[in-house]
Amino acid sequence: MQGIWTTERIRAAEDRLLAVTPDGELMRRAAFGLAVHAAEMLAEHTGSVSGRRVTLLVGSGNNGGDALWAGAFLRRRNVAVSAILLKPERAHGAGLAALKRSGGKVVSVEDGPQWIRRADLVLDGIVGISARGPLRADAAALLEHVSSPVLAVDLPSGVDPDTGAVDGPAVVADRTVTFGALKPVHALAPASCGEIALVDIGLSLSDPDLRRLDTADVAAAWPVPGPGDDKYSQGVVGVAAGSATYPGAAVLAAGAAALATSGLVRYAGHAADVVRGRWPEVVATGSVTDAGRVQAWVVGPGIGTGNEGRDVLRFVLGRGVPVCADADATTIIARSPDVLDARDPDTPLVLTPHAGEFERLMGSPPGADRVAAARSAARKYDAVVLLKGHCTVVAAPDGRALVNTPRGSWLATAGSGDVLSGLVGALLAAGLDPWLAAGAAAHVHSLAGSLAADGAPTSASGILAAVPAALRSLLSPAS
Ligand SMILES: NC(=O)C1=CN([C@@H]2O[C@H](COP(=O)(O)OP(=O)(O)OC[C@H]3O[C@@H](n4cnc5c(N)ncnc54)[C@H](O)[C@@H]3O)[C@@H](O)[C@H]2O)[C@@H](O)CC1
Ligand SMILES: Nc1ncnc2c1ncn2[C@@H]1O[C@H](COP(=O)(O)OP(=O)(O)O)[C@@H](O)[C@H]1O
Ligand SMILES: [K+]
Repeated sequence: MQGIWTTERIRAAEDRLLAVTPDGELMRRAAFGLAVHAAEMLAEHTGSVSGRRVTLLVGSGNNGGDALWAGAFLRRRNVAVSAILLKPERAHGAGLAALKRSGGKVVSVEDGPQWIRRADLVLDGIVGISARGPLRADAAALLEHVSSPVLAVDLPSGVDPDTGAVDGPAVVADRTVTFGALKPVHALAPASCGEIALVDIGLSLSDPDLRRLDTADVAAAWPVPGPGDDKYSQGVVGVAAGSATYPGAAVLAAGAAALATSGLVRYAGHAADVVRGRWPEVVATGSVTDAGRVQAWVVGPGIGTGNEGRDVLRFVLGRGVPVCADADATTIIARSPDVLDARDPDTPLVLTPHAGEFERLMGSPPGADRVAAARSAARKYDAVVLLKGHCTVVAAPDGRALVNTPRGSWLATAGSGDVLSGLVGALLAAGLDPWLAAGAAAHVHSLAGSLAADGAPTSASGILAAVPAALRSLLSPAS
C-alpha cells in the first residue's frame, strides 16, 4: 500500500530532518535527483543531454531553490541553463549563487518567453508545498509560452498540494519529481502531474493520511478459491437491481458479481428473465423476499426511487449482512434517511455516490477537498463511502481513506457504475473489510476500463467483459 501524507505532515517531518542535517544538504539531495530526471527527459525527448537547453521557472521559495540547484547540476553535463526569476529579490540565495557559479544564465521575466520557447525542457520551480491559491498572473502568463516537455519540481504549480484541485492556470507536467514522500496532489491530480518519480531524501514518516492500493495489495485481498472451497464458501451475493423497463443495470451488476469471484450470485427483481437469459449461472427470482440467503447485498442500480425501491432497500438493510447501496439506493437514503433504521449498526454499509448523489446525501457538493468530503459522509452515515469521479476516494467511518488513481477517463460511460457495484458486492460477500472491498473493486474496475478501452471509447458491457482480463493480470501476471 502506498502512503500519502498531507503537506502539514511533510513539513513537520522535513523540519525534524533539517534539524539533524547539515545546512542545504536536503535541498541538494532533492535537486540532484531532479537533475538526474531532467537529463533523462532530455535524452528521451531529444536524444542527447550535452548542448541541450533547459529553462527554469523560479519562484520565491525553496521550490525555486531546488530548480536553481538542479540547474547547477545540469551545467556539469554541459546543458545550457537559463533561469527566469519571478521575484529576483526573493530568489533562493544559495541556489542562485550555485547556478551563477556553474555558468547558468539569469534572464528577466520580460525576456522569459523567448527562453521558454527555445527550451528543450522546462523545469517548474514556481511553487511547491507552501503554495496557496491560484498561480499569480506573472507566472500564469509565462506558462502560455511553454511547448516543450515540462518537469515539475515536487508538484505542478497552480494545483492545490493537499486536494489536487485546479481552479485557475496551472502547470501540466510530463513528469513530476517529488521528494521524501507522496503528497495528496500526486494521487488526486494525475493529469496535471504526469509520470511521478519519488526521490528519497531520508524523510521518516509513518501512519499515512491517505493511501493508494498497489496491484499487489489488490491481488492479495482478492478471493481465490482453494481446494477446500465451494460456491458457498466464496460468498453468495444478492443483487437487487434493474426493473422490467430498465433491465440493463441488473444485467451489468449481476454480471460483474458473477465474474468477480467464484461464488454464487442471486438476483431479485423485475428483470429476472433478462438476467437469467444473459447469465444462466445467476439464480434469479422476482423479489428480495424469496431470494434466499446471501452474505451481502448490492442494492440500487435501476430500482427507482419510489415506494417499491424503498421497501427493497429497507428489506436488504434488515438482513444483517453487508450492503452496497448504489445509485437509486443512495437517493432513497438521502430522501428517506429513516430507511437506515432497519440496519443493524454492526453490519457494514458501503455507499457509492457520484458527485450528484453525494450532494443529495450531504446537502452540498463534494467541493475541492474530495477526501475530506468522503470522510465526512462516512462519519455521517457510519458507512464506507466510495465517492466516484476521475479519482475515486474511499473513506471509512474511522477516517481511513484511499484514492484510486485512474488510467485515463474511459470509465465515464453509462452503466459503468453498475459494474462497479457488482464488484463491491462480490467482495463484501467474500468477507473482505468493506473499505478494502470498495478500494479493490475500484482498482479492478478502472483496470478493466482501461483494458476495455485501449485508447478508444468503450461501454459498460465492454468494461464488464474485461473484468476477467483485469483479474488475470492481477492474479496471474505474466512472468
Ligand atoms: N524543507 C525541506 O526540507 C525541503 C524542501 N524542499 C522544497 O521546498 C518546497 C517548499 O518550499 P517553501 O516552503 O519555501 O515554499 P514554496 O517554494 O512552495 O512556495 C512558497 C513561496 O511561493 C510564494 N507563493 C505562494 N503561493 C503562490 C502562488 N499561488 N503563486 C505564486 N507564488 C506563490 C510564496 O510567497 C512563497 O514565497 C518543496 O515543495 C520542495 O520543492 C526540497 O528542497 C526538499 C527539502
Ligand atoms: N472523468 C473520469 N475519469 C475516470 N473515471 C470516471 C470519470 N468520471 C466518472 N468515472 C467513473 O465512472 C463510473 C461512473 O459511475 P456512475 O456515475 O455511477 O455512472 P452510471 O450510473 O452511468 O453507471 C464511476 O466508477 C466513476 O468513478
Ligand atoms: K513546482
